[in-house]
Amino acid sequence: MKVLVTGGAGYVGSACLRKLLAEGHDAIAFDNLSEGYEAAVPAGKLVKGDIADTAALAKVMKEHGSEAVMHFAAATYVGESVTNPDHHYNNNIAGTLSLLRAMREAKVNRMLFSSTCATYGDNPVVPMNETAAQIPCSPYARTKLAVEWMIRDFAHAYGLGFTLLRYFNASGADRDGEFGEAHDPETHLIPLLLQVALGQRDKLMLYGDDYPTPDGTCIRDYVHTDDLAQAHMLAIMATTPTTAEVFNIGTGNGQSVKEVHRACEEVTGKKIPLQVTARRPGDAPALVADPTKLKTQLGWKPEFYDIKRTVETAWAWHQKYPRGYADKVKR
Ligand SMILES: NC(=O)c1ccc[n+]([C@@H]2O[C@H](COP(=O)([O-])OP(=O)(O)OC[C@H]3O[C@@H](n4cnc5c(N)ncnc54)[C@H](O)[C@@H]3O)[C@@H](O)[C@H]2O)c1
Ligand SMILES: O=c1ccn([C@@H]2O[C@H](COP(=O)(O)OP(=O)(O)O[C@H]3O[C@H](CO)[C@@H](O)[C@H](O)[C@H]3O)[C@@H](O)[C@H]2O)c(=O)[nH]1
Repeated sequence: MKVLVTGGAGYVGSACLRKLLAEGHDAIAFDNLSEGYEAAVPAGKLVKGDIADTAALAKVMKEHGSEAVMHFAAATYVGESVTNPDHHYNNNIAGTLSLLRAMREAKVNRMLFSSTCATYGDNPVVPMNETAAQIPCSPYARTKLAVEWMIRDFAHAYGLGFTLLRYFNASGADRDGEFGEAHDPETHLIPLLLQVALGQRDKLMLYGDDYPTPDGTCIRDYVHTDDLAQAHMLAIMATTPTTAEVFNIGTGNGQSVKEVHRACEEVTGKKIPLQVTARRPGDAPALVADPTKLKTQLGWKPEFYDIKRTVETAWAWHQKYPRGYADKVKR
């Protein structure tokens, strides 16, 4: 299949792009490199551009003959969305509107969208399945929920097959330790803990230990990027021009911040100092997937259930490339 991958130079998008190519699909990334890395994309497969540029997107899709879009490009930091909602509403909502217009122009009528468990937000019932109430508690999550509705409305009015994929927390690195998580500035829990283990930071600031969870710290469901990529392959093949679907992608196992910290200490064999500080505005207390639908309907078989195995893959990447893609480019 010919697939355009917006945000295909980013953490999850590049993992899916590489998987598409490995499985013989004709995929290209469309990315403005605001967060992603050229070195994460196989040679010749990156088109540099901004999703706000409807004409450029339509041109690329026509020239490529794209049959489907995987839409990853977005502003993704929960904490940043509280202090800079303008960027999130503009990039995520206006950006997706531009993409949907370009898809109509280029007559591309199949789409996967990277939504998030953060749309369940303050829903206190875990694990959550796809019918759980969506109660987003950050501007980021509200933009993702708004885009879910925008896609549904466009599909209804203009014809579009779509699958909304609500990922839980993407984590880990590929098996060879060649591609992993690298954001600048880094805000994600596992890479930050591993940067402390590497001696690049003094300690981890733990955002709040007074949540209504067993140890007081936030609970998340950390799903490996290989398993996310496998889910995308299954979803893209199942998405026809009339599909209207939604799936959670998560392991079903929740880990508290303290449990992830312990796993990182065990895997690295290093002491990782913590300092408890105030809650980070926008953080939901607990987000854990019920992934039954993805398993039964699409046959998804995740390989990573144990947080330590996932952290081991991330640790291999961080040790090999301590400064992420900056080190990779040098080699
Ligand atoms: N990482 C997670 O845990 C997680 C969980 C749930 C959902 N998601 C969603 O998955 C998607 C990918 O997340 P990620 O962690 O890989 O983030 P990322 O920042 O690594 O990747 C996003 C990519 O989009 C690109 N981009 C951003 N704005 C763009 C624009 N206007 N035009 C073109 N390219 C643009 C960036 O350069 C980057 O390469 C996002 O939509 C995110 O909201 C991620
Ligand atoms: O320095 C830090 C960083 C994080 N955390 C905590 O660790 C947990 C995970 O945080 P993080 O790794 O930043 O992920 P999320 O905020 O959960 O957001 C990620 O996961 C979401 C799904 O939950 C996606 O939608 C987002 O795009 C993605 O950035 C949260 O409880 C944070 O409060 C800390 O205590 N200290």
